[in-house]
Amino acid sequence: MSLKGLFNARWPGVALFDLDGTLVDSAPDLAAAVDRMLEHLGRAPAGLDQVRQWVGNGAAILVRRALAGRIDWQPATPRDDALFQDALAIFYHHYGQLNGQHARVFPGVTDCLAHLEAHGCRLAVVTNKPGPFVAPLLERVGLARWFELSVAGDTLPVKKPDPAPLLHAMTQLGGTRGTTVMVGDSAADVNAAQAAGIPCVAVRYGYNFGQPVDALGADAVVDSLTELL
Ligand SMILES: O=C(O)COP(=O)(O)O
Ligand SMILES: [Mg+2]
Repeated sequence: MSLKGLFNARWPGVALFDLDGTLVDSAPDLAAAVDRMLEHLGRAPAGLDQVRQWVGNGAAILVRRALAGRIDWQPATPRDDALFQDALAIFYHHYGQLNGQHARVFPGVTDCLAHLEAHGCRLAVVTNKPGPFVAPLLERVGLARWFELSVAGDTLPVKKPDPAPLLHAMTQLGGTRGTTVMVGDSAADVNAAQAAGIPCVAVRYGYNFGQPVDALGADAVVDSLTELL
């Protein structure tokens, strides 16, 4: 489907935005928090390039990946699980302090949000980031004013790629499958949108890892959200 096909007469509608890697470059703060956690546990830091590839499935999986030093972590033994619980608490502590410090809104985001709002589109964030970090980040980077609703990684019992968070946000904002679009950066976003039965735009500049963004199956792929205008 072309971008024109997505953004046609069905608007104004509802637009659902992924947060990390789509609206905000939050990886520097996430990486700093991961590295402080690893340091606390007496381990070598992972660094920004590595951590950027581990973001997208929520904080718990980020910590699992950091402990394993790889993206495809294996199910834990009980001993690993005790370490994981400690590590997660340490990560939460540090990320609570660092969240938003070096995070930046990606180019084109604000223009896109302003344009959609001006056309009567209702906007929500649908993220796998844990709830306590979402509002502070949106406030700190100046994006809070655009969004009527945030659905976080722990708002519902399931997170993306489950379609439920998208459908929840869509329903809350009075959208339908024919008038709602998801905008994200990773397989979790595209797969959730497909399972929800709503079209998805993917951005190339985010944190997707593994297959190329163009191969995820999104309805449109863009280099900047200004391409949606
Ligand atoms: O917390 C994460 O892993 C990513 O969050 P996102 O869904 O906003 O990309
Ligand atoms: Mg993302």
